[in-house]
Amino acid sequence: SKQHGECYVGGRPLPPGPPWPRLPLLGNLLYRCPTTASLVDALRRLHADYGPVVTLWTGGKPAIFIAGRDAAHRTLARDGATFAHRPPSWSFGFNAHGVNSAQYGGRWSLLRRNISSHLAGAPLAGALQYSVGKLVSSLECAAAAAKNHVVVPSEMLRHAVVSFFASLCFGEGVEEDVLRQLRGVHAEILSLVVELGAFHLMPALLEVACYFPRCRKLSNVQKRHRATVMTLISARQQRDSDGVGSGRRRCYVDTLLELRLGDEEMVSLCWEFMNAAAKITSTALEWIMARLVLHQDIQRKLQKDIRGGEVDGNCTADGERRSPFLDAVVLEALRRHPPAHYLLAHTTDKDVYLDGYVIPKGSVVNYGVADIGRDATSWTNPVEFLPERFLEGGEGYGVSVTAGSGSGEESMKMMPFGSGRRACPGATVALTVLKSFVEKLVTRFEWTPVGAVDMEEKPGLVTEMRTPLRTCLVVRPHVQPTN
Ligand code: HEM
Repeated sequence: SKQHGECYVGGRPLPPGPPWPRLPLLGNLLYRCPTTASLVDALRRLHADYGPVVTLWTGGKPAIFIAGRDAAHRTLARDGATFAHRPPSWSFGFNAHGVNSAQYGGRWSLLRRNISSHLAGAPLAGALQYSVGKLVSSLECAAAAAKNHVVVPSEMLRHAVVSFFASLCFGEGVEEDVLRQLRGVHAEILSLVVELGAFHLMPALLEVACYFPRCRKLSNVQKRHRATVMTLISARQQRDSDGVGSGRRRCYVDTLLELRLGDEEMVSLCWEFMNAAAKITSTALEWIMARLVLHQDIQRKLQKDIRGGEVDGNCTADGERRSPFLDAVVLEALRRHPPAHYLLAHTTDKDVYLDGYVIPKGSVVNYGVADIGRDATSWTNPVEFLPERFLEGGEGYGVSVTAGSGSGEESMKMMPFGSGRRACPGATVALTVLKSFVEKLVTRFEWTPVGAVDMEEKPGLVTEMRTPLRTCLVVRPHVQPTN
């Protein structure tokens, strides 16, 4: 096999990589992959040439990409503590105090336990019903007003998901105009983020050079973000001191206030909560709906399965209806279209030996989430959309979405939420949200295609649909339209 033979640590070579010239301050990654989109293509070719673990260089640092289920399991799950570190971050102020950017240690552990227990205990049903209900009404209006009922629902889907997470974060009753303001500043901040920098794949010198001309804009929009979020936090604090809040549902901000964090920390954690949750979950939702538009047979089967559950009264202990096919559709969509094609950057606190190679301490380590979910050694016809594989007896039945340290590498067949200690703390809530939204959208409307459905991807920090979904929406005859 080809090998980039010059680099050894402790007598072992680094994982193989291309013999592209490695420039002193730049490395070799940027020169072939100046954008996230080109990185995805370059990595696909490199994995085909060099195998599931490859090395590129970002500045003087190795960036190691793992696209095999076995190597992913041995690092993230079996050697979890070693791989739970994050590279030190510049962050330019907007994400300085997040859980994701926290160094593996006491503060991370405290904040992570806080978000996890908030999400585990949050009563979701009321907020879900409200957001889904509003979404259904706006879709009904849009379809009624549109020629031939043709709508592009992405914006409405996004807004509903944001409004749901806003109520989890800031409490119920965030005004529509505040929500829009918040979405506006979020979008502005995201448009100023240098994506390769966010993946820690940009040499420090270049990252500074990229951010320098954006500095003023960024600091400006951050001030507006801070002002909006602080108003929401103060309102919550005020209600507490007025005693209005007793007995009400706790929101994420309440937990941050109880931890007595500083304003900067709270603003940063709210940014992370909204940002980690809303865009990625609504992107997943759009992929699912696109698949249901594309495969009318699957949509019909799903609708029947959900209605069957209603008729049989097939419920879980907490009264939720159970539709195994709905679970299967959501899992298959996350396997085939994971909204995060890579994890956030990991690093190690020591040299790690893997298959005769070394992953040196301090390297950037990342994982090909989409490659792992589409691996032909794990899945039959991996590019096909076949929810049935997740039903009892299928090859995906029982596969965990965040394979933990106790499970075998078999269960690493997909990792849309990452795996190990840094795995997404929002996975369970995200699955609940996706299922509730899809259930309501499919029982309320018939979703049919308008021309060809373009399933091409637009790679980025979150991989969205290149062309937003267009669909003809008709209210199903057996349900009463809302007013
Ligand atoms: C479909 C929806 C979602 C997907 C696909 C997703 C995926 C991910 C992925 C891939 C990571 C990186 C894991 C790693 O670096 O190893 C992550 C981290 C994280 N996610 Fe999610 N996520 C989703 C929803 C959510 C939600 C709803 C929340 C919170 C409300 C959330 C909060 C976080 C946080 C705080 C981290 C950082 C964890 C840490 O560094 O310890 N995510 N997520």
